Amino acid sequence: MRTPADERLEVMIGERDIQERVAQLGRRITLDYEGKDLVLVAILKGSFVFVADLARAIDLPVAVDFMAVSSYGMSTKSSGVVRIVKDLDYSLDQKHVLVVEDIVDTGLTLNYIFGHLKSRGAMSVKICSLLDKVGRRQVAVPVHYKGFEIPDEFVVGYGLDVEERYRNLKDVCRVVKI
Ligand SMILES: O=P(O)(O)OC[C@H]1O[C@H](OP(=O)(O)OP(=O)(O)O)[C@H](O)[C@@H]1O
Ligand SMILES: Nc1nc2[nH]cnc2c(=O)[nH]1
Repeated sequence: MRTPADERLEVMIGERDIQERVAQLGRRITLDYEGKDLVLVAILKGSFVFVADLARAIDLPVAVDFMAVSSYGMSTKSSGVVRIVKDLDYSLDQKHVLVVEDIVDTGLTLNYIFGHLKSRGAMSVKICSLLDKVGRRQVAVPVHYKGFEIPDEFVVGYGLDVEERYRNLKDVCRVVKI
């Protein structure tokens, strides 16, 4: 992909590895949720690419719903207080929920979402994240289905952005300033 003159992209996880892992996750989730009413709850915006591929790798008639959250201001970002900017369209009553994220970093976002969704009548709530920066965790969250553990480096692509750019990359990449 064309980049600004002062930066280049370095592939951390290539498209083929991502697709292979997503297919494996899809097979596991298909086995685990057979006969259950499953809804994938994707957290916008970063998870839009992952959930599109994951949903098609699951051989069950899943529902897909979306939620968007934002931290309450920069100064309180580390407090883990999260505001729901876009709520789900459908009730979770009698549903099994799989939260789909692109990345878990400090864990603050998912910690809030996990607790919140558990209080909304779902039969079960589990988490699936493509990437996990384990070394950055501030609060423990159970990542039941995980694509890749990655080191503490800023990455873009496959849904992840820097200032809204690069979400459409097929690979997960580092941005290197030249
Ligand atoms: O574990 P945490 O430290 O809470 O970080 C993880 C969150 O950060 C990213 O979202 P971001 O705020 O970049 O929004 P976006 O998905 O809209 O790009 C990612 O999609 C997670 O939601
Ligand atoms: N785009 C992007 N968002 C993040 N949020 C937490 N870690 C990351 C990262 O490495 N890249």
